[in-house]
Amino acid sequence: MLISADQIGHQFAGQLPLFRNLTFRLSSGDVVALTGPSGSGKSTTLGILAGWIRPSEGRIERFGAGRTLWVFQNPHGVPRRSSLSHVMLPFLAAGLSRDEAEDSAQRILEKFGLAQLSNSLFQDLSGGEAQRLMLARAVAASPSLLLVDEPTAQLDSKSASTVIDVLGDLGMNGAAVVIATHDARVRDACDRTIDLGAF
Ligand SMILES: Nc1ncnc2c1ncn2[C@@H]1O[C@H](COP(=O)(O)OP(=O)(O)OP(=O)(O)O)[C@@H](O)[C@H]1O
Repeated sequence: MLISADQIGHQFAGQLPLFRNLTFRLSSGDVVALTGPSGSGKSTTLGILAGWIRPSEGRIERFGAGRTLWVFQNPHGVPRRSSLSHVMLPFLAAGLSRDEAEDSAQRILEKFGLAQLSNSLFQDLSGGEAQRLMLARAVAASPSLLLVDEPTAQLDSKSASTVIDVLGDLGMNGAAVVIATHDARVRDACDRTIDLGAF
């Protein structure tokens, strides 16, 4: 187990409580949807999991010392760099040789349906491809906790489908993955759901 949250709740100063009595566990390889109406506290919960926000109630415990990565709504890449170089970078940073980094990156690009775009520049990718690349790069960095904020919010339905196709692969390097989303198709692609609307 990676994270255990027991009866957590949060209330910003001067506001009504957002949610209370939220209890869940996260383990390596879990891919979990975090759902709930706008304003129900999804981003706040990601902030709690990232350690940026201390819940005003309850207890959150972390086990192990892995890193946490956050993938934002808008894909941020380097315009004139190739897909391959984006995914190689975390492997190079981890000390792999160029050949090893390239092999590992190619494997992940394949998993994420981007193999044929490995030499394409980031600036030439579609919205869905760019978002998939951000997810692939995050997986390449082997986080123990991967937080994903609304991965389909900026995308048309076709691009969103290509992103949804890869969500199941996000846990492949052992990360626990939490995806804040309004999108029922994203929710259905995850192993389980934490619904803030129920609190
Ligand atoms: N730092 C803060 N101080 C005070 N209030 C805040 C702060 N951050 C968020 N809130 C409020 O807490 C509520 C929950 O916000 P949050 O962003 O967690 O919801 P959300 O479920 O992610 O919403 P959305 O789906 O619209 O992104 C909102 O009413 C928001 O205005």
